[in-house]
Amino acid sequence: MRNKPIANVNADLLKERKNCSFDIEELTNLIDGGKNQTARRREIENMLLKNMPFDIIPEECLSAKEKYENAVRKSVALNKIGVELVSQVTKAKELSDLTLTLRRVSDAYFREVTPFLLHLGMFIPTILGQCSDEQVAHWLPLAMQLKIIGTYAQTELGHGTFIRGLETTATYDERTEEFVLNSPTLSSSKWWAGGLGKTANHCIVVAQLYTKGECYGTHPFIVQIRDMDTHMPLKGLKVGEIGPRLGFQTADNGFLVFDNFRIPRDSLMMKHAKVLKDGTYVKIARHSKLTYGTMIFVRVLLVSEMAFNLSKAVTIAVRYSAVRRQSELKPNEPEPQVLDYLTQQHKLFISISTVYAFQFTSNWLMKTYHTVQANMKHGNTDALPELHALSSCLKAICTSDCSAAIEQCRFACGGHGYMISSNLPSLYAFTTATRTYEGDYTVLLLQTARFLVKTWEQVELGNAVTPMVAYLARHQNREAWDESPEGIIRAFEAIAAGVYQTESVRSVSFGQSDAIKDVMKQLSDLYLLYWSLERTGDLLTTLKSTLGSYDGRVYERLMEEALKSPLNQEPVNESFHNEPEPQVMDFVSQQHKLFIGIASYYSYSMTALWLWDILTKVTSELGVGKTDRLPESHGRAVFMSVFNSEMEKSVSSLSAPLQAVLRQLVELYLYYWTLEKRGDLLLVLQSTLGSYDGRVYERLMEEALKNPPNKEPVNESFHKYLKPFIQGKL
Ligand SMILES: CCCCCCCCCC/C=C\CCCCCCCCCC(=O)SCCNC(=O)CCNC(=O)[C@H](O)C(C)(C)COP(=O)(O)OP(=O)(O)OC[C@H]1O[C@@H](n2cnc3c(N)ncnc32)[C@H](O)[C@@H]1OP(=O)(O)O
Ligand SMILES: Cc1cc2nc3c(=O)[nH]c(=O)nc-3n(C[C@H](O)[C@H](O)[C@H](O)COP(=O)(O)OP(=O)(O)OC[C@H]3O[C@@H](n4cnc5c(N)ncnc54)[C@H](O)[C@@H]3O)c2cc1C
Repeated sequence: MRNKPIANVNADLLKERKNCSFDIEELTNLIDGGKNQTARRREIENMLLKNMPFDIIPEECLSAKEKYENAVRKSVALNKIGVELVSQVTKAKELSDLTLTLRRVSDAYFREVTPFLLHLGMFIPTILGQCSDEQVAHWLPLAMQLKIIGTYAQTELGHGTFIRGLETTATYDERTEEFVLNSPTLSSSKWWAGGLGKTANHCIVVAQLYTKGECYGTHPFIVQIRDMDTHMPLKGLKVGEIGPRLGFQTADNGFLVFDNFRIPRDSLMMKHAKVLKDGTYVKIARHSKLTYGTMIFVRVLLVSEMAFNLSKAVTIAVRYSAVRRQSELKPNEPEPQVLDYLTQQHKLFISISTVYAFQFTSNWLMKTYHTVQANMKHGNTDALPELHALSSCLKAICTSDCSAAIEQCRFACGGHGYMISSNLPSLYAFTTATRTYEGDYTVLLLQTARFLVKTWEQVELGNAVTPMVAYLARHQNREAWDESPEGIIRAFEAIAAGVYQTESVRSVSFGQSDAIKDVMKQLSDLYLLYWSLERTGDLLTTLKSTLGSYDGRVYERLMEEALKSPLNQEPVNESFHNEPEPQVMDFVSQQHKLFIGIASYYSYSMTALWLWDILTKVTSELGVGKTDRLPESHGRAVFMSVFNSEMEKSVSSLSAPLQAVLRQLVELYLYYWTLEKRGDLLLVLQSTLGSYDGRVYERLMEEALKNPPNKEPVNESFHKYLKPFIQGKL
C-alpha cells in the first residue's frame, strides 16, 4: 500500500527521504518481524481500507454522545472483519500477529479509543488466565466471536492501587449455590472500567470472597450485567458512565453498584481457587498473586503500545519539521527547515531512539513473559517475582517517558501541534493515562524497589541471583564501580540500558545490511548517552552516604542521621495504640508531587508583582543565552531570588507561625528546583477532588449522575449497531 507513488509530495520531504542512508523497506521488515509479516500487514490494511467506514465529520467536532455512537459504529464494522479474520487462523503465533496488526490498524479509525478496548485487552486475557479449562471452553468462544461484550471492573471509588483494600463483597450462599454481590459503601462502587458505562453486557468483577463466614481475599468473578435482548441493566445493579475525562472519551468508562445481586457459583473464575457446592474453599494456586496475572500481561503489552504511540508522534513531528520553515537567518536566503536547528533535533531525535529502545525491550519482555508462563504451567513459579518487578518498572518508565516525549513532539510542532487535527493532543491524552492505569507510576516503581532490596539482601548473604540483577553483586566490588564518571556511567549503563543494548545488537546482528546496523547503533548510543547525561544528578547522589563521606566520620554521621528520623521525634508511635490506613497524603512520594505546587503558587505571585514594576529591564535580561537551557536556568533563578527577597519583605509583619510556614515554602521552592526541572500549578481548582470539604467520592458520583449518557438507560447505538451485530444480522 505504501509502495504506490503519491502525487504532490512536498519537495523538502522528498529531499529528506532521498538522503536516507538505508533501504526503508528493510527497516520496515525488521519492525514488522520479517518480510512475510510486512506483506500480511499490508494485505489486512488494504482490506480494511476498502471496507471500513471513515468519519464524515471529524470525530473531535461531535458531541460526547455522537462521539460514542460513532465509535460504536466504527468498532462494530472493525469487529466484523476482525472476527472473520480470527476465525481463519489456526496457529497461536498467527493469532498473536493478527491481533497486533488489527490493534495497530484499528488506531487509524479512532481519534480516541474503541469501547471494545477492555473486552480485547483485559476481558479475554482474564478468561484465559483465570478460568478453569471447562470455563475457558464455555466463555472463550462467546468472547472471541463477540457474542458477549465484557470489561474488567476491579478499581473502586475508594481503592485502585491497594487491591487488598477493595470493599465489594461476594458472599457464598450454600442454600442456593450462589454468590451474593454487594457494594456495602459508596467508596466500594466500581469505577473506571472501560466499556462498562454503556457497551458491555458482561463484566469481570474483583470482589472479596466470603464463605462459611470467612474472608479469603479478592477473587475475580464473571458477571452478566445487562439483559442480552433489551440491554437494560439487570435488577440489583446501578450502572452508568462516569463523566468527561482528559482522554478515553469514547471508551464509556463506567460505574457499577451491587445490591444483593445473585450470581451462580461457577461465576467464580476457578483456575486458581474454587468454592465447592457446600461452601468449602479450595486453593489451587501455587503463588498467592496469580490472580493479579492479567495486570502483568497488560503491563507487558503497554511497553509495545508506548513504542507504537511514540512512533506515531515522532513521525508526525519529524515530517512536519522537514516541511516547516521558520526564521530568516541570512538576508535574502530561504528560511531554514526547522528540522535543521540543533535544538529541534535535540527535541526529536531522542524520541526516535526511544521508540526503538521500547520496541526491542518489548519484544524481549514478551518472550520472557511467555517463558515464565510456560514454566508456571509446569508448576514452577520461581521467575514470577522477577517478571513482576521487571514489568512494573518497565511499564512505569516507558509510560512516563512516552507521554513526556509526546509533549516534546507537540512543542516541536509549535502552535499547529496544539490543534486536535495534528493528533498530538489525543496521543498525549491517551498515553498520559497509561502512567496511571494498570498500576500508578510511583507504586509500580516501589514494587520493583522492593524486589531489588530483597535481591540485595541475597547478594549480601552471598547467594546466587538471576542474571538480570547480577550487577548488584558486581557492584559490591569497588573496582568495578568507583565514583569516577566512567565508573558511574558504567554502573548506570549496566542497570538502565543493558536490555536495550543487548537486544538491539542481537536483533540487527544478522540479515540486516551495514547501513541499518549503523543507524541502529547510532540510535542505541544516542539513547544511552542522552540518559546518562539527563540522570547524572541521580547517579552522583549515590554517594550521598553516611559511610562514604570524605572525612570518614562514619559513626558520627550514622548517629546524626538516626536522630533526624521522624520516628524518633515521638517517644511512642501512634501505631502502638491503633493502626490507621494511611492517607496517600502521608506518602513522602505524594508530598513530593504536591507541595511544590503550593510553593510555586507563592513564588509566581511574588514574582509577578515584582515583574510588573521592572518589566523592561527583565525582558532584556531574559533575552540572553543561545540555548534553551541557559534562559531556563536564568528564568528559574529570577523566580528563586525574587521569591526569596520579596517574601522576606512581606512576611515581617505576620505572626511567627505563619512566617515560619512561608519561609519553609521559599526553602522548598529553592530546594526542589535544584533537584527537579518541572512542576505543576493548579490555580483554579473547580475540582471534584480538591473541594474544601473533602467529600470526594460523593462529588464524583454526583457529577457522574449528571452525565448526559446516564439520562437514557440504553443508548440508541445498541439497537442500531450492537444488537444486530451480536445477533449476526449486520
Ligand atoms: C477484532 C477486533 C480488532 C481490534 C484488535 C485490537 C486488539 C487489542 C489488544 C489490546 C492491546 C493493548 C491495549 C491494552 C490496554 C488495556 C487498557 C487497560 C485500561 C486500564 C485497566 C486497569 O487499570 S485495570 C486495574 C489495574 N489496577 C492495578 O494495576 C492496581 C495496581 N496495584 C497492584 O498491582 C497491587 O495491589 C500492588 C502490587 C500495588 C500491591 O499489591 P499487594 O498489596 O497485594 O501486595 P504487596 O505490596 O503486599 O506485596 C506482596 C507480595 O506480592 C508481590 N506481588 C505484587 N503484585 C504481584 C504480581 N502482579 N505478581 C506477582 N507478585 C506480585 C509483591 O512483590 C510482594 O512480594 P514479596 O516482596 O516477595 O512479599
Ligand atoms: C483512563 C483510565 C482507565 C482505567 N480503566 C480501568 C478499568 O478498565 N478497570 C479498572 O479496574 N480500573 C481502571 N482504571 C483505574 C486505574 O487502574 C487506577 O486509577 C490506577 O490503578 C491507580 O489507582 P488509584 O486511582 O487508586 O490511585 P491512588 O493509589 O489513589 O493514587 C493517588 C496517589 O497516591 C500515590 N500512592 C498510592 N499508594 C501509594 C504507596 N503505597 N506509596 C506511595 N505512593 C502511593 C500514587 O503514587 C498517586 O500519586 C482506569 C484508570 C484510568 C485513568
